[in-house]
Amino acid sequence: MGSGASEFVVVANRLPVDLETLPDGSTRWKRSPGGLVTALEPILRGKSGAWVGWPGVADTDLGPIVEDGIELHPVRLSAKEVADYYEGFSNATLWPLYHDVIVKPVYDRTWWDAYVEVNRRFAEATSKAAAHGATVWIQDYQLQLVPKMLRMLRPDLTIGFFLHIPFPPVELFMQMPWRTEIVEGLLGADLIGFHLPGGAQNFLYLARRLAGQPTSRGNVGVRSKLGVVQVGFRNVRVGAFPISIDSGKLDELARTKSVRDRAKQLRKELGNPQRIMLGVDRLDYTKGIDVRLNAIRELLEEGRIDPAENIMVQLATPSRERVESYVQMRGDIEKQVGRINGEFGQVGRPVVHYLHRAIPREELTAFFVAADVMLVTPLRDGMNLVAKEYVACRTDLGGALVLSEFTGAAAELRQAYLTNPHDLEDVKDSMVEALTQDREAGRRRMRGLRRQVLAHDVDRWAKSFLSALARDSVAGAALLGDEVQA
Ligand SMILES: O=P(O)(O)OC[C@H]1O[C@H](O[C@H]2O[C@H](CO)[C@@H](O)[C@H](O)[C@H]2O)[C@H](O)[C@@H](O)[C@@H]1O
Ligand SMILES: Cc1cn([C@@H]2O[C@H](COP(=O)(O)OP(=O)(O)O)[C@@H](O)[C@H]2O)c(=O)[nH]c1=O
Repeated sequence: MGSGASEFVVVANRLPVDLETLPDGSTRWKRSPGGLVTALEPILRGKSGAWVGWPGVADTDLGPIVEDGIELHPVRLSAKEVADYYEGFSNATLWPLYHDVIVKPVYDRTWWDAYVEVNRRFAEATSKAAAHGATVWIQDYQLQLVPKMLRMLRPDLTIGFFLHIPFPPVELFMQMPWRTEIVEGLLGADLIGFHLPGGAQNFLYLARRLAGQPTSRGNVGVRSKLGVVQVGFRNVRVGAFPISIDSGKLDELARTKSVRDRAKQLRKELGNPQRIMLGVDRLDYTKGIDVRLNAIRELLEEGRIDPAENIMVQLATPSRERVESYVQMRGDIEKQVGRINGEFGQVGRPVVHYLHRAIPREELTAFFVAADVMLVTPLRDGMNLVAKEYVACRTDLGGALVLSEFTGAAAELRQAYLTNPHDLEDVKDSMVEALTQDREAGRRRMRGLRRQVLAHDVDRWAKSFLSALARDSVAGAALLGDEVQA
């Protein structure tokens, strides 16, 4: 297989933009949903590299194109592959399994076959895009077989892999019928990154147990003390690199007059309530949107919050709309919203304002600036960039963050109102605490949160991963002083 021209290649299921067909039949590119794109787009633009990914629609043949300064290499998926590889194996098998089986994973052999086939196509497309000796950074659970496949095609490449979702506990991962293939697929990389040390440690255990490879035994640190798996003559390193956002840029945007004016206007449009609570999520069952709605309904029923003074805005981007569990969840959430408004709203004054569409960046920033309490209540979430974005936007030190302990972000944002989303009383108490916080105490919390988010931005995330990847694997392991044991 011949090599391409790019010295740095990002490989992800989706391109940073989706191809959209308009009613008149013309097409345009629009930003893809989710935090992976939010995080990686600024990094790649700064490095003038290439991005290999799916353009978001089936059966589309496109050659390489340059969009907004990034060279895009679209990978074609047929409608059947979208159903079997993306909606099926990626989002009805791996996604629920890796998110603590909140819904039951489906194990289907034809989906697995499609996953293998599509991973092979991504490996081939990457091989064509990457220059000799290039660095390739593969992203996420949809592409766990690509590291091994790509190494076989192109042993000259330096290969990194980053998992954006939680890596599950061993007992859950062992359910997976193709567990050994997945672990061996990942071991094709030189460096495997997770958000948290726990994920890295789960992986090390599985590399010993399933792939039979000797590994280091010491604890993995955050951006330090990498673990090592010995695969023949290669050392595969394993580490924790918590992802972040372009916090400086968001801080700047939140300070602009247009955003501040829009925040004031939003408040007015919402009827100038005393307190605005905000939820911002892809419409996903992992995000605990139902949890916060249940909490609000019970607080209203118990008279602990006044519907005339406290309102909630829930912004929900459509997501994976043909996967059965998502269809069902959307119905449940919309029923909950209707029930709360039916029981506690007034004509022209709903308690919950619900938008089911993607909100553009600047408008979203105005919502963050306007919101008194940000509700982030996932049952499980790899990181949750929204929590960090809210903090970056609170340049006035105002606002309060209610944050689930089951997000990756909770490991860093310790001054948030941390809550257990499985304990409804705890969620309700945290919400009331946040709604009624003393102004000075709130400012102290927000100052601490902002210090963390502004110092640990997405640039630092990418640099820490890529500089660990650049270190020679044998020398790197020795430098880190981590012993390799069978
Ligand atoms: O591509 P989709 O199926 O529409 O899904 C969107 C993305 O969702 C997931 O995002 C994760 O990555 C974030 C950044 O690391 C992280 O903060 C969040 O906790 C994760 O859920 C998914 O992992 C991506 O692959 C999708 O593109
Ligand atoms: C609802 C909504 C969100 N965004 C942006 O999307 C990402 C979401 O990232 P996060 O890590 O929190 O979670 P997932 O990756 O989706 O699992 C964040 O950057 C939001 O600002 C958006 O741009 N527009 C929206 O309507």
